[in-house]
Amino acid sequence: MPLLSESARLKVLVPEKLSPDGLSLLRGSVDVDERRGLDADELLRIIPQYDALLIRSETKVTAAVLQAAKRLQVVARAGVGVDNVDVQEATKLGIVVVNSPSGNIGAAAEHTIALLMAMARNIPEAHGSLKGGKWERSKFVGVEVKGKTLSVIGLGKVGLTVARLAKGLGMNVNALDPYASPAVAASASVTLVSSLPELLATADFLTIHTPLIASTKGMISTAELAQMKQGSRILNVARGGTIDELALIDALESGQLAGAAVDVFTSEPPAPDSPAARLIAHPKVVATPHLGASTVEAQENVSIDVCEQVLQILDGSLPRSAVNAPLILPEEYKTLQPFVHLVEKMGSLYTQHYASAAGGSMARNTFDLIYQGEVSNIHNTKPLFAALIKGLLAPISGSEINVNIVNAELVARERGILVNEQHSREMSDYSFSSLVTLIARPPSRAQSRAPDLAGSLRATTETAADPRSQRVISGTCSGGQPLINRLGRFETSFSPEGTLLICENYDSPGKIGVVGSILGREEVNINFMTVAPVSKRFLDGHHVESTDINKSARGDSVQASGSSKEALMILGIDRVVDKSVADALVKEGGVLSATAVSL
Ligand SMILES: NC(=O)C1=CN([C@@H]2O[C@H](COP(=O)(O)OP(=O)(O)OC[C@H]3O[C@@H](n4cnc5c(N)ncnc54)[C@H](O)[C@@H]3O)[C@@H](O)[C@H]2O)C=CC1
Ligand SMILES: O=C(O)C(=O)COP(=O)(O)O
Repeated sequence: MPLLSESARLKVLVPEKLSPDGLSLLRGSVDVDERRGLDADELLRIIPQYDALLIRSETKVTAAVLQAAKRLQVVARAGVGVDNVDVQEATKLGIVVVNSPSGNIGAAAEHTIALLMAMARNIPEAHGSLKGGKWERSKFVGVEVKGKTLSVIGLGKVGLTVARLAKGLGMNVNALDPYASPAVAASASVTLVSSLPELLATADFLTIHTPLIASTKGMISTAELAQMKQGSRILNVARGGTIDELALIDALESGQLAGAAVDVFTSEPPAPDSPAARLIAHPKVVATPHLGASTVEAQENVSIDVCEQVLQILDGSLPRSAVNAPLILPEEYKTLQPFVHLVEKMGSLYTQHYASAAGGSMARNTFDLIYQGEVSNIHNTKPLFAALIKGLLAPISGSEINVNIVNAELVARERGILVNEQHSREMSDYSFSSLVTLIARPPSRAQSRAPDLAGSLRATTETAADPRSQRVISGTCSGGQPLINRLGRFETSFSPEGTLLICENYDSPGKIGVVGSILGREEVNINFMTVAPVSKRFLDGHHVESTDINKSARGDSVQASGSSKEALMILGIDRVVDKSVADALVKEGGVLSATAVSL
């Protein structure tokens, strides 16, 4: 119901500097309070009066702020990163969070190039020396960038723009990004590499353009810096915390790195004596105070973008860039919601178990999404498609991922993800009333085949030639809750919730005990465990066979073909673990592979 026409004027709080171009759009219909320099306590005290909050990177929108807000409908971030907003709490409270995903891309990319050149030619130091009355020429001999290699981590919107600009400077550009589209990379003449060591070894300059999320926090530390060429240089215009600041200082001190250019820090503004403050003071560092988005043009763009969205939300319509927008309309909610939840979990499981674990393999960005049984009667599958894209991308994009029914197709296209949706009323003789199957295929075959169910079954049969390479996940909803019943060639039954360790192993006596004792040593509690055997019918390429599924649901063993005693051990654990725990299970526990996934 439109709210802007109601008699009481709605109130918008703006605690940071926002361009007036957007704010003037708001002033016609709502009261705008610009209150710069509010401290955390003042924000908590006054937030109950406001219907919308407009911020940039300085305001910390914590759970406490959101809970104190009595009538807040929207938090609008005039920029990209929403790591200063507790998006999960906002979602819980039904507060929409919007951002401006493209308004400042050009500004951030140009700032990166400005820092690259400033660092290569010692411009800040030379400028300071000359202004100080000196004429020092030999002290400030620089290096050229032409012909050098720029290595980019995160080939998203900013990373790709930086890459294109660097090509214009005559640089060779390599990039690492598990979800970059190979076609988009090729169109920008960027070479995609598949591992971080490969990227680091080739870099004369390394630049980071990822969000700050669990997988990117501290991704460049002592070990990674040691893999770079001696005398190489590094840039960070993304987020403080992706590079370990103390490790960076050490690498500059030892001469391993010749320089660093940094716009973003772990504490902003840097606390005195903090690692960020020490980094800024280092003579080999060119530093700017988070200026990546600070151009007149970018600030106009992002301000207009988010103010328009605030008006849309206050008027009861769907915003174009909601970070946490509802995926479904209320009338469709009951039927669709359990499957939306299931498909999002399947996408997230795919990325964490298959794509990320394989070092970010980009080989499979083409998916069949097959609806069988009752779920095949759903005609509006847009929410399911959007849920899949969101699930696939969220583990690598963090909470700022913006996928909803409005933009899912665009996001998928930008990332080069192809999805063939197929409906089949036939369930063979499965005992579930609905089944959703996700099959990832290498792009070449997908592109040459028509997207029909028969095609997808053929794909399963074809990949069955090498069952180890099958990337198939099937799931259903039982009592409204998602349940995964197939992972690759393994037949299973587990709820995709919480943190799971998925270990592939030879089913031999004592294995569970060894794994249990390694986890005990790491102070990880096991909440539940299930063993999933290889299913003969998956090896044979047959999709369904009711007797086997019944057996599996009862927990009986389904005998693997031939002599294979491989099985999947799925452990539900009580906390998020880092990669070292999965590595220890392989090295010390003798399991064939282990991945930790958070669902
Ligand atoms: N300094 C500043 O003022 C500004 C900073 N930014 C920051 O720049 C960053 C990038 O922004 P956009 O390009 O707009 O985001 P984006 O979402 O378009 O791109 C991020 C890319 O990082 C990739 N990625 C995620 N995890 C990865 C990993 N572990 N390894 C390799 N790649 C990974 C994703 O696949 C994606 O392609 C964000 O953190 C944003 O907040 C953006 C604008 C201004
Ligand atoms: O858009 C982003 O992610 C930025 O980092 C820009 O931050 P700012 O709006 O300049 O505080």
